[in-house]
Amino acid sequence: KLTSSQTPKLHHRELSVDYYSKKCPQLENLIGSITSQRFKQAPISAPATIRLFFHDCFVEGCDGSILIETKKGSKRLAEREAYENKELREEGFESIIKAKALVESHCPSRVSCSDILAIAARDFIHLAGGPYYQVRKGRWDGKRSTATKVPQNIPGSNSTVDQLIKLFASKGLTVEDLVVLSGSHTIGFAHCKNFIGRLYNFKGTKRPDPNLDPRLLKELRMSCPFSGGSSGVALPLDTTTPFVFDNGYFTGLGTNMGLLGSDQALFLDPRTKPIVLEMARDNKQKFLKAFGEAMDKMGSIGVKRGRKHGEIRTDCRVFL
Ligand code: HEM
Ligand SMILES: [Ca+2]
Ligand SMILES: [Ca+2]
Repeated sequence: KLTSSQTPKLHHRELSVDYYSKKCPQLENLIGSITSQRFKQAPISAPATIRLFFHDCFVEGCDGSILIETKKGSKRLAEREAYENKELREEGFESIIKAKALVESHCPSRVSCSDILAIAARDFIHLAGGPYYQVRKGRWDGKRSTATKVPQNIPGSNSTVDQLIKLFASKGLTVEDLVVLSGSHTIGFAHCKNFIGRLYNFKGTKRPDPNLDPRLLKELRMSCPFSGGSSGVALPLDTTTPFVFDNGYFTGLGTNMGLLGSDQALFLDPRTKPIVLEMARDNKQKFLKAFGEAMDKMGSIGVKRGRKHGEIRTDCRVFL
């Protein structure tokens, strides 16, 4: 029988809250000084960074692979260059680059970009009015970033609930996690092309989506005309409070105010509707608590540890 010290290393993937307590004790304050400054100067950094973290974790795990820039002249495109990542805002990347620079000046080569991204995302959620949860750390940065790995791992605005459930399950996330994490759409914006089909030609019917509030439809059509010219326009995912991290997104789904087809679908499917209703109920504490827990779960997808699979980058945009 093995004693605990002889037990094979089964826990090499475990993350811990106090991972940097010796390596970089002031880490969260350093990152916090950047995130709070960025939130004041450019509040759009909040949704931008939260989405960045999601797109990192779903491709190759939470390993900072999304932050890598394609080498000049190289044909091997990095994840950032994939179609699904084209609308990730510059403000998210910039927040991480700024935080990394400050962290490097105090704790050189000791803190991974993936941990910085996880902490910054939490900070922005809290700054926007969402929950403050402890971030477990100890992720190493990955050594691969390949654009062709992205499409099958990042859902689209026309994904069905079935596809969403399967994708999230493949990452170890439940149907409840799917609904709760979609609550991130309580802040931020979407470009016309991601919902224009619902406005003019829903599933080839040449009619609008019947599950879209008529008044909202009228407004959306004004901002997103049928033909072109609207590529730069982005509209709130949560029509009520696009800058506040509350449960407005879920109450909106109940009144056909969801912007993306994939969002409204969560209210139409019997597997997800009860969870939406629960999150929409009177006080938002239920959602906020569930959200912190689901983010912790998402933040541990495919975590790498050690030199064989990982590295601690000094510049988040380039491999060591
Ligand atoms: C469930 C499947 C999901 C789908 C189909 C989806 C799809 C999308 C789409 C199409 C946009 C608009 C992008 C644009 O037009 O610029 C968007 C925005 C956003 N998504 Fe998701 N998403 C999903 C889940 C998530 C999750 C799990 C998170 C975070 C944990 C997240 C965070 C965000 C944020 C914060 C924005 C706003 C970004 C900004 O304003 O810059 N999404 N999402
Ligand atoms: Ca990744
Ligand atoms: Ca909101």
